[in-house]
Parts: sequence; C-alpha cells; structure tokens
Amino acid sequence: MAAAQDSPVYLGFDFSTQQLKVVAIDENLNVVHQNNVQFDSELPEFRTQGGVHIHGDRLTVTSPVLMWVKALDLLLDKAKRAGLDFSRVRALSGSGQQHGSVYWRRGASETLQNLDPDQNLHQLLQGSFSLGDCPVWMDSSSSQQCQDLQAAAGGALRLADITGSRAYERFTGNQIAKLRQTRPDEFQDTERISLVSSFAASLFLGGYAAIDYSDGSGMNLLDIRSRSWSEICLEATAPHLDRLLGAPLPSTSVLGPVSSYFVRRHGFSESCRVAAFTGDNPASLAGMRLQPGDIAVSLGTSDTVFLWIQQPRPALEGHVFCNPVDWRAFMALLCFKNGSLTRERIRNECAGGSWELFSAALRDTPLGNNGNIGFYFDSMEITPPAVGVHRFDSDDNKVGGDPVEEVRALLEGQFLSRRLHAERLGYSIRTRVLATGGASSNQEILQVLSDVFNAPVYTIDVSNSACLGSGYRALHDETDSPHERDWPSGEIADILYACRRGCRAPLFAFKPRCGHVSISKVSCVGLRRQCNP
Ligand SMILES: O=C(CO)[C@@H](O)[C@H](O)CF
Repeated sequence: MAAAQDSPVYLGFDFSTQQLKVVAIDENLNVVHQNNVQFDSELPEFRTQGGVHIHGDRLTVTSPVLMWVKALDLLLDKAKRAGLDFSRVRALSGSGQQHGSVYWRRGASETLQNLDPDQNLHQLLQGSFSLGDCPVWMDSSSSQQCQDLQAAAGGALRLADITGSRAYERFTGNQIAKLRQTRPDEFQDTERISLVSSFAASLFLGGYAAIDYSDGSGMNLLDIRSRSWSEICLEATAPHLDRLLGAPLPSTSVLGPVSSYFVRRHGFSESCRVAAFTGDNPASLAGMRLQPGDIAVSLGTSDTVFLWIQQPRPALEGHVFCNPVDWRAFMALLCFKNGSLTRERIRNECAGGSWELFSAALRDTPLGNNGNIGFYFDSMEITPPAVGVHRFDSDDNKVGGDPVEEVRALLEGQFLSRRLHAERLGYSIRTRVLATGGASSNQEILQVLSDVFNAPVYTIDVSNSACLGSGYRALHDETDSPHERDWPSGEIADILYACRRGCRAPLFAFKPRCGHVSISKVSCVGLRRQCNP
C-alpha cells in the first residue's frame, strides 16, 4: 500500500552483523520502503566473511568500523535512488548488533559536529576512530577479563545480580578491559566509547549519543535495577570509564534533531527527530510487541530466544536486560552463536547451497529424524559453552560420519537446545512462539520450530523485526522535547487471517494505533521426541 506522497514516514535502521538494513513505515505502520547493504558482497574492499574478521586465534572476532560508516553512505544513496524522499522523515531510530564497541579518537566530536555536506561520511570520518577493527559479539577472547571482573564483583552470581548476566566474553566491559590491557596507546587516544547502536545514533546526531538502558544492559557494567553504571564494575574495568561512556538514558528517549549534515546532504527535514538507538534484540522485542506468555525466537546470525518479564531473575546462564519499551520492566534473553552461518554451511554441504533443496530435505524426513540428531558448534558456542560437531544415532551412540538426513538433524538439535535452555531458566512456552530473523521466512524451518516447541509459531510480515521495531520506536517516541514516553498499551485485535496454508483460523495481531501487522500461523504437529542435548 503506497502512502500518500506527502504523508510523514519513520525510519528504522539495523546495523546487524552481516548487513545494514532500513525500513520506512507510514503513520499506519505500513512498510513503504525497505532496503539493505550486504557487507561482504557490496563492500568487498573490507574482505569480511559474514560481516566479520575471525582472527587466527579463532577467538578474536572484529568488524571494521569504517565498513559500517560506508554502508550508511551507500544505503542512503540506494534509498534515495529508489525514490524515498527523506524530507518526509518525521523521526528515525535504529538498532545495532549488541555488545560490539566503537572507539572514537580524541577530536572526533569536533569532526562529527562539523561534517562537510559535500563529502560522504566515509571520507569525513577516516581519522575519527582510535581502533579501526571493533570487537563484536562473536568474540570470545576476553576470558581472563571475565574472571577478573567476577572476582571484583564478588563472584559470577553476584555480578549477574547486579548487571543481569555473569561475565561473558562478548560483553562490552570485558572487551574494554582487554583493549586497555593489550592496546594501551589506542585506549589512551580514545575520547568516547559507543556501542554499535549509540555509534549509529551519533552519526545521525552529529555528536555523541547516549547508550540506552537496554543495550547498555549487555555490557556487564550497568546496574539493571538502578539503571546507572555500577561503580564496582567500572572500577574493575578501566579508570574514569564513566567519562568515556557518558550517562545512560532510557531507551525511549528522543536525543534531538538530525544533524545539519543530513539536512544539507540528503534533504532530511530540520525537524526530523532522532530517537535513542538500542540493541537488535531489544528492538525486535519492541517490533514484535510481545504479550505476557509469548516467547520470541530470532533466527539470524545468532539465534536468540527472548521474552518480556516484569521482574529480573538473573542466573548463571542467559541474560536479563532493561526493557526497551517499558523502563519498569525487563527482558530475558538466551543467545546461541551458531545460528544462520551453521545452517548455511549445512545447506552448502547437504543441499547444494539451495534453500529449496534444504526445505525439501525437511519435507522428506520424519519428525525425530529416525533418532538421528546433531549439535553443531562450528565456533565456540555461548549457550552452552561448547565447541565442535556432535552427532548421535537412535541409540544415542556418537557417530562420526554424516548422520542420515543431516539437515533435519541440525535443525531439531538447534531448536531442542533452544527450548531446553529456555525451560531450564523457567521460561515455559505457554502460548505461542513469535519468530523473526532471516530464517523465519522459510516455512519448513518454522514447521520444525513449531514441532519442537510444541506451540503455534507466528511470524510478522517482515523478517526483520529489529528494523521494524526501530521504526515503531521512532514513530512512538517522536515528541517536541526529548523526554521519556511510556509505550502505549497495544490493543490485541482478534482478526481472521488466512494462514499460509489456506485455512482460516482466529489469529491475533497487535494493532498499535490504527494500523496492524498481519501474522501467519504455522500449524503445530506436536513433539514426538525428547532429547537431552
Ligand atoms: O550477542 C547477542 C545477544 O546477546 C547477539 O544476538 C547479537 O546481538 C547479534 F548481533
């Protein structure tokens, strides 16, 4: 549905691991434009694989910050050429892969405030970063710093109680500690540290953007109850770290108007507002408008299982973040590093690189895969901390070669693991599973998910809820003065919607304001196999 040419639009950006995406929505929440830049194929000069560089130690994983900057230049040009009129943009927000960190060189603030509209960002910011290759969420090289932080906090459980998580290698505080110890000159030359989300917001603001509570919860530095930096954690990480981070803000904050650079170079309106950016998973939670009892499964580079909770229950596994929508609430999350990259490897090896053959293999194999299952930790897994490929036959004997039908063995292993770890944390799946992320557009993969979780699976019309959630947040948080807004209570409207299999079934859609986003249901076949990965 094309919006009227002069009606306002709202932009949601997502700086994710493999690509930069944008979704434009109108006031009725209809998607009027979406676009993306794939890092590997469209910016080959950075020579990334899956958007990252995996270093020789197989533990250190980084991404070039200038690749993200150049991707934004490219994306804005692509969107403009495709006809998106930036003067209609009333507000924008966005998300970034969580935990990654960006190190602004001394003097960068001055550069950000005085960008020359005749040049692109990539040229203007060439010398603005004290560290060119940024640690990202796939890094697992900061184990020593994790041990040091846990010792300083009084143990793993104490740290989890303060920050929502025990120490994790990918969490930003431990990465900062490692950088200070191993790259002291670069660290000394740093005047500001951003998350990927607040780095992206800074580009649009023309100045350093605050870290929001929700994404800041993924640093092992923020006290999730007081929503302020934990003194114990800051002191254990680096001296005067609060000055480098700036004060955190509510995720619903409006940070200010877009910078004059975007007005003069890209035709944005001077009144266009920038709402706080947040992490990709918190943005997905906003985009999917979870209801109590829902559980969301994001099938992306990482797979995540997350849900909206009212009270924090930190544990030694999984994470509790401040809620991005309601500052009084929280969100629980489990992260599984071996997600789409592992599915793509098995697609390449067992289905000739074709998703259609991958899906056919799932259609042609029975639930439970005749007892064959596998756990594929191509790189060091986060949940559980394990590595390697482990296949089992129907007698639970470890088998070396490819088990019969490895495609189903992979998916049932992945989804059983996700369900088991969620239930171990007390998050039982009571109503429905909301799926998002790239793989959520594959019907056969969703069917396996539905079977394993023994619950109906719903998807939303765009497989990228983080972008959509950011567009919703831009629409909702836009205000005349930067202050915190409560998210509206969404209406659950009961609508009849032909699910993809043609049957008509009463489904729920959320209907914030006057629009609605349709969702489709994948029927639940029921679980016939229990296995303890
Ligand atoms: O580490 C994660 C969450 O804790 C991942 O889902 C990243 O956010 C992916 F970008």
